[in-house]
Order: sequence, then structure tokens, then C-alpha cells
Amino acid sequence: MNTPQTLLSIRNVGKHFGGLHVLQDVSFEVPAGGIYGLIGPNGAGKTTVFNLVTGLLAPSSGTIEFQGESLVGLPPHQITHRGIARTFQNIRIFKEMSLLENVMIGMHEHLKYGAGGIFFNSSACRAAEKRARERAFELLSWLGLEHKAAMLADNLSYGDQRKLEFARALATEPKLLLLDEPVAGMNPSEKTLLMEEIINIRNRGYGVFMIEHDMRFVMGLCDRIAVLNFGRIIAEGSPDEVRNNQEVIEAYLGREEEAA
Ligand SMILES: Nc1ncnc2c1ncn2[C@@H]1O[C@H](COP(=O)(O)OP(=O)(O)OP(=O)(O)O)[C@@H](O)[C@H]1O
Repeated sequence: MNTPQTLLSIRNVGKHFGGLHVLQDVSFEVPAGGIYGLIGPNGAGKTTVFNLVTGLLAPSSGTIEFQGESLVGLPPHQITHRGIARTFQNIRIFKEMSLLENVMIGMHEHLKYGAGGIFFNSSACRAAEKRARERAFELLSWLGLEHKAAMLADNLSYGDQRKLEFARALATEPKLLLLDEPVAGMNPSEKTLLMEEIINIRNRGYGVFMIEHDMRFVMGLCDRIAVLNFGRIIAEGSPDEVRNNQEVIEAYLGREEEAA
């Protein structure tokens, strides 16, 4: 049974590609209203977990539930509709479009007028379009980007592109936001700004579930952290519990020694 506070529940999940067992018996729960981190050395299976949750891959075994309902077998757009949005390691925005258009594209699932409405430019269609614009402006303002709404996304700094990606993900009206290495490639001041934005998003009531390699960032931001190593969860707990876990220390030191 899920506790009422659980948003995402992953139980006994396994994933193999042919004979390669990428995830084995993975279980953890992402609670509502917090920031949850998934860490682990390169190749541990973190992105595979995100791909399973968002429906890009199907688990070989185990269950994945969101708000008590199974996600297994649902196509990605239905999972988005249930309330899970995602950003990617490599920023994916439409650079030749304005910021406003980028955010409005994230909303199309929720615009409730049909093809007939678009064809006849009905008043319902115009009203929906107006609401979408207002919401897009609001989301851009949450990220401090509203004054750049008409600008082409291509002209944004790297940090602002990442914020635009957040705004577009929020446009799908998610309950849980999955962030895949949000600060990869950022300088320290961009990281600090993005940390504030993620806290703001959490404070607005969204759940945040992130993969991140930057330990200072993860430890400073997350309420709880799960650690994957060779496809298995080796620790789960508060940042302090994880930081002091012997198996975690060895997993990271071991990889560093191998690399050396
Ligand atoms: N479609 C696939 N077919 C075969 N093997 C795959 C596939 N996707 C991932 N893998 C393998 O699964 C393992 C875990 O990959 P995954 O990308 O989930 O790790 P990760 O923890 O996200 O790594 P990184 O931190 O480097 O991004 C790797 O050995 C990878 O090569």
C-alpha cells in the first residue's frame, strides 16, 4: 500500500537488454512535495530509470506506480498527461522559436479545442489560445524570463535555456518534474541560480526527482537520495545518511581508482 505522501513508487524493477542486466530489484519511493535525488557512478542505470518512468522503455519485471496507478505499458504522452514531465541531459528546446512559443508547445496536450475549432477560428479556440498565452507568460515569469518572451530561444545563455526547458516542462501541468542532470555544463554562478529555481518550483508544490552527478548540488538540494551502483540500489536516505554510507563511499572511490 502506498502512503498518501508517495507520488512515485518503483518496486522490484528489473531491466535487461538481452543478457545485459542494467537494473536489478530496484525499489524506492519518491514522496510528494520534496526534492528527491538519484545518483550513482557512470553507467549505473540512472537514465534507464527515467526512461522506464516516462514510458520510453518498459520494465522487464517489477511495478512502477504514480499516485497509486500503474504506469507500465502506457505510452509517453499518457504518462505526461498523468502528471510527469521531464527535462533532458542535452537541452531540447526549439531554438528557432520564441520563448513564448516554446512554452506554448508544451501545453498542446492541455488545450481543449479540437481540429474544428482551429479551422473555424471559433471563440472557444481563441479563448483557449488566450489562456494558454497567459499561462505561458506566467510560467516564464516564474523563471524570470517573461521580459524575454518574444526573443528567439537561440539567443539565450546556457543557463536561461535550461530555465526555458523547466518552463516548458511545467506547461504540461505536471505533479512531478524529472530533471536529468540539470546543472551539467554550468558554471558555479549558473548552478547557484538554478538551485534557487528548483527550490522555487518545489515551494510551488511540485515534486522534483533529479539525476545529478554534481555532489555538492545534490547534497545541498535533495531531501532524500537513492544511490544506484551496477543497476542495484545500494543506499537510500537523507544526504547525511548517504554521504556516510560505506558502500556508497566505496562505489565512488572504486570507480575513481579504476579510472586512475
Ligand atoms: N538501449 C540499450 N541497449 C543496451 N544497453 C543499454 C541501453 N540503454 C542503456 N544501456 C546500458 O545500460 C547501462 C546503464 O546505462 P544508463 O544510461 O542508464 O546509466 P547512467 O547511470 O544514466 O549513466 P551516466 O551517468 O553515464 O549517464 C549502461 O551499461 C548502458 O550501456
